[in-house]
Amino acid sequence: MNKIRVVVAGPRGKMGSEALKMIERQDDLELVACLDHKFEGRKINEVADFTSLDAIIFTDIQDCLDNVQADVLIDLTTPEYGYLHTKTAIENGVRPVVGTTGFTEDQLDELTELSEEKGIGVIIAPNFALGAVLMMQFAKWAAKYFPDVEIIEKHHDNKLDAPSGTAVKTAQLIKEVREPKKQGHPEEKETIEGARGADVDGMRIHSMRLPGLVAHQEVVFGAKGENLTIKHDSFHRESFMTGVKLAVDQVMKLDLLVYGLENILE
Ligand SMILES: NC(=O)C1=CN([C@@H]2O[C@H](COP(=O)(O)OP(=O)(O)OC[C@H]3O[C@@H](n4cnc5c(N)ncnc54)[C@H](OP(=O)(O)O)[C@@H]3O)[C@@H](O)[C@H]2O)C=CC1
Ligand SMILES: O=C(O)C1=N[C@H](C(=O)O)C[C@H](O)C1
Repeated sequence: MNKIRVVVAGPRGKMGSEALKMIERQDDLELVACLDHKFEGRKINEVADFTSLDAIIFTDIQDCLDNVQADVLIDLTTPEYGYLHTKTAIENGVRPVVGTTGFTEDQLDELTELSEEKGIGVIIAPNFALGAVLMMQFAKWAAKYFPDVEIIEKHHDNKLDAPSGTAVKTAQLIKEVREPKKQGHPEEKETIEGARGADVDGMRIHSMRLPGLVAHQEVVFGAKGENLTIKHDSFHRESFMTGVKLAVDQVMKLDLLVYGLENILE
């Protein structure tokens, strides 16, 4: 069996460490290198005690891809470096599986064009948890009947981007089926800036950041005399790993960019 050769960017992080544990459990995946911003040339098991994998750490993506034969890059870093890594991987014929959130629409458009031009598969998934993917699909369905909707996302306080990638994706999916609509009183005024949250096409996104939280979202629909709430909670980052493995397998069969795990679920 030919194993899929994987590079993990962000291997010591909360998600990266789970990805390494997932790779360790799979017979068909091989960790061939790690990409970090420190510990150049060290082995990952020398600097992280949660893994026995002994892949070498690189701190420069081009150097890494010049020296290692890789099929897939799993990126779980920061918006700035995630974008750079994804672009460089495509340019080098390595397929990115990207969990990193916070990319702009322009960056997503550029990566989409580049993947098409190079014929390289890319999967960018704002949320790899299957329950979260279903939550987004259920929300899209409900929005057909309930156009008044607010999204409340709650995350740990180390998160860099707000709103979350999941909330942005949920709003995009809802936008596909909902007429643009300004919600609340037509003359409402914020007496404290930001009180009504971020505005996407008239619907609102509220972002909470607190210690103790992992990743949680509620999509609340309102209509006369009733409310519908669709809610998902990730209590542990293991919840994302089924989706990461699925994306690694599927990206090998793609020659374009797919945004959202729902597009590869059967
Ligand atoms: N799609 C999904 O399902 C999910 C996506 N995410 C997203 O994944 C990303 C990572 O999240 P999380 O693991 O919680 O964050 P962490 O901060 O725990 O991990 C990020 C890791 O990346 C490292 N890093 C920083 N800069 C670089 C660089 N230039 N090259 C390589 N590594 C670098 C950090 O190192 P150091 O700590 O030294 O700074 C850290 O170890 C975020 O964008 C988050 O939103 C998170 C959960 C689920
Ligand atoms: O930073 C996180 O933790 C998460 N980020 C992703 C997002 O921005 O939606 C996915 C999940 O919510 C966890």
